[in-house]
Amino acid sequence: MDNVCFQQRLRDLETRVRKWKFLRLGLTEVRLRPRDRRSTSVDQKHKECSSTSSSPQHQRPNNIGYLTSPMERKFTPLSMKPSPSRRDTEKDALEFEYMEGYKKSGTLDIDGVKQTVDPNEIQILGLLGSGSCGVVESAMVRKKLMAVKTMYKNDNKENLKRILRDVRIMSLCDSPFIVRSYGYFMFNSSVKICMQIMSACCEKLLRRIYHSKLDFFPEYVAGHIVYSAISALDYLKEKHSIIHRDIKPSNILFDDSGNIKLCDFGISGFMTNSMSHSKSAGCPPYMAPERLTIETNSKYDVRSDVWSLGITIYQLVTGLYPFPLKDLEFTTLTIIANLNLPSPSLKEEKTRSFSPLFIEFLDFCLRKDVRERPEYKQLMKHDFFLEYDPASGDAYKLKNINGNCNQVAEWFNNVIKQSKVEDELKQIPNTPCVN
Ligand SMILES: Nc1ncnc2c1ncn2[C@@H]1O[C@H](COP(=O)(O)OP(=O)(O)OP(=O)(O)O)[C@@H](O)[C@H]1O
Repeated sequence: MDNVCFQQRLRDLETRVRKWKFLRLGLTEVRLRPRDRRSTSVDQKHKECSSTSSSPQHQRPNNIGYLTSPMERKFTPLSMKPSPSRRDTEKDALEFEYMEGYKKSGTLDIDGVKQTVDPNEIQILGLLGSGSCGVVESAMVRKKLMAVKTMYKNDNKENLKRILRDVRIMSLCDSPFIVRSYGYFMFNSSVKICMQIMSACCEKLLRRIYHSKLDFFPEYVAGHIVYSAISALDYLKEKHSIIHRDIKPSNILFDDSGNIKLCDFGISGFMTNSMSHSKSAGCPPYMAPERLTIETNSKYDVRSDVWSLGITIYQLVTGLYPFPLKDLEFTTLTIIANLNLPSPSLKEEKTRSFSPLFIEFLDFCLRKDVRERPEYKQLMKHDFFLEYDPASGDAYKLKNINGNCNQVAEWFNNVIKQSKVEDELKQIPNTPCVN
């Protein structure tokens, strides 16, 4: 790439980072003041359920979660901006979809039994986490323990899109590697998705590990994460033409039995001809180089999620986000986007040793040039993946014979036992800040 072209791309990138900041702050302000929301034209099917509303301490202060939260990106050149009437039509369509959603509101499928549930039956037990769009709480509903994600609706079209996508995609999915949805409740100004409860996300585990000075994620746990995440992503692509677009440690969850599942489809997209065309969404520190460059960001494929998974895995096994974050995020994104700078590699890791297969696998995922980065089907043929694939291989069978099949559960429960829950809220140096 010649210097002039690269300089131009840097300037584009800088402009976009500024817009991210601006839009992020705008969105946060709206979200943090749910009572200020303007009323909508949607008829209220259910009254907002006071016993299930989140308390003020569940609202996130607006100076955190900045770098890892999905941010809206709209860079349509002025001449291509849709006319106001077209924008309104799109908003109307979203409002219509929201109203249509009311029809299934309150119908939960709990252990194979469809039942109509009143929102007052949701008994909130405690906070599990919070994201840029709402909070996730543990709750008891008809004697079933579940996670309930509450997202607040406001006048912002992107916010509405995000809520509808999360509801729609969660209802569509039926995979052992994706958190299951039991159903949802729609209100005038919020939505509650009831889902399978998990024990902890990778982000929280990493924080507990770091502050208790335990060893970071072992290679075999990373192998199981890779197997589960790629199986989930391949399922989304093949069965529903969906690209996740927000792979990061907080969206990969563990349960006590060692199952690993993906969650959070708020910024996922539907693909046409295997390409995503949306300009919105993403979490900058985990975004692939091609998504950070102006000429390719509006057209990319699932290999962008392969990069995000690679960065996530690198972070889990080393305890470090692989790019410097102490500086402004603009510098970080510039380093990621510059194809002339090397990708992170476990080859350089001095403190822990990893198998050559694992190092090679991660190097494939972290190829900066998207044309050289493999798709899921190629990764699924790699020996590192096959080692963790129960359908594939001798290596996996051998592990089972040796009684190691529940190694992940054992590791997970040991981490929980040896670390403190309060550490889940403490930061780790040079790691993107989440919720
Ligand atoms: N089904 C679940 N069971 C247990 N905990 C969950 C579940 N779903 C989400 N969580 C927890 O809640 C946190 C917030 O989830 P959510 O999907 O709202 O946001 P996020 O991905 O962390 O952030 P953002 O929405 O900004 O990307 C997760 O990081 C996780 O720790």
